[in-house]
Amino acid sequence: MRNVTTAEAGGAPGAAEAEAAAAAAGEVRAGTGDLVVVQGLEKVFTVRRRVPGRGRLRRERQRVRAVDGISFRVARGEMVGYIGPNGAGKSTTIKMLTGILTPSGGRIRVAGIDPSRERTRLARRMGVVFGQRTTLWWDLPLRDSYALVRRMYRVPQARFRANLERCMELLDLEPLMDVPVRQLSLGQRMRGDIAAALLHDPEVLYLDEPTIGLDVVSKAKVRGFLRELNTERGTTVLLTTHDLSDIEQLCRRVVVIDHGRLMYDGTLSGLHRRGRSERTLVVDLERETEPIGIPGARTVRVEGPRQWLAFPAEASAAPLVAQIAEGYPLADLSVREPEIEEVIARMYARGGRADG
Ligand SMILES: Nc1ncnc2c1ncn2[C@@H]1O[C@H](COP(=O)(O)OP(=O)(O)OP(=O)(O)O)[C@@H](O)[C@H]1O
Repeated sequence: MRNVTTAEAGGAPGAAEAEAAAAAAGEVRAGTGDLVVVQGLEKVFTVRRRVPGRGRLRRERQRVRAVDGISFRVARGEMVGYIGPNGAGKSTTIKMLTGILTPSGGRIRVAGIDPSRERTRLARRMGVVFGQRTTLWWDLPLRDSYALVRRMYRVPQARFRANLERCMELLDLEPLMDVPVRQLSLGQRMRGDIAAALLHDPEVLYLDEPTIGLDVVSKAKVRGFLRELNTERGTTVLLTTHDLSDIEQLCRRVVVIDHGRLMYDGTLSGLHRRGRSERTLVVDLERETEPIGIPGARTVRVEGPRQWLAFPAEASAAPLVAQIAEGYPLADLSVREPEIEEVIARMYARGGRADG
């Protein structure tokens, strides 16, 4: 089913994009090399399913190829988005990178360490945050959770204090330090979890859906913090997300997988070009008008004073917004990213050609 050419497979523009993305992160890559190396990675789960047969249900063993021969490298200091539809194999990859799961095949090295063989040694050099569940202690206030983390990782007191203060300030945790984790909102807990993953100064941080379910303010805070962490401290970040605006705001490079296989490795705009995907401007006008007509976008829906305009996803929204503001009674406006599923479906529809 590997019918979509990827930059990794050497498609002309894709390869150029991957190179451009690498060049963008260039200074670190050139000097210090790759921190994460994944080669031909595989994970096969055996599951027992009930299937109908001879008038009754019987159990049958089935093999699920969750990760099916994936290769990529992440340079020190890079921030890479690892995306794909539901069930694509993202979480399974992250679990293998952290050593929680052992690969069925292929090879992983993180800072030269094989994660499944030397999980404890690697733990000191990496941090991980799973958006769907917390690594904090449910009944403890954040302050006590962090004290436990310090002891577990044997973080020197001065370093611990400096890191905690920085996280408290940038993630706005000060007012939450004495609140038990169970009483925190999802956004507060996520910020608390991110801080916990960073108290021991990891070189690489894995984030599995760090903005899932967060409100706009929490999302902005988390994104701002990750950007700062990456640019100021040079921490390498690999994040999975369903939200393409996370990628747009944080990552120069995106790796796309589907059905356990790598489909694309390059820039986000290259991905959009490849799939000819579109973003949508949702425009609220002060009153109903005729459909908005501006070059570079087409009106796809009108409902009273609200109109939807589609435009090429790799184009900038700014000139379109300026034109609308000038010619129409604009009240409010937002930009909607395409769904990951939609972008990938379009790549399939285009038959895997690398001339996007
Ligand atoms: N422990 C397990 N046992 C059996 N099958 C599993 C297990 N974990 C994952 N799978 C299967 O492996 C495939 C990949 O799952 P995975 O959770 O890695 O996908 P994902 O890309 O993270 O999806 P989502 O975005 O929905 O979290 C799915 O078909 C899933 O059902």
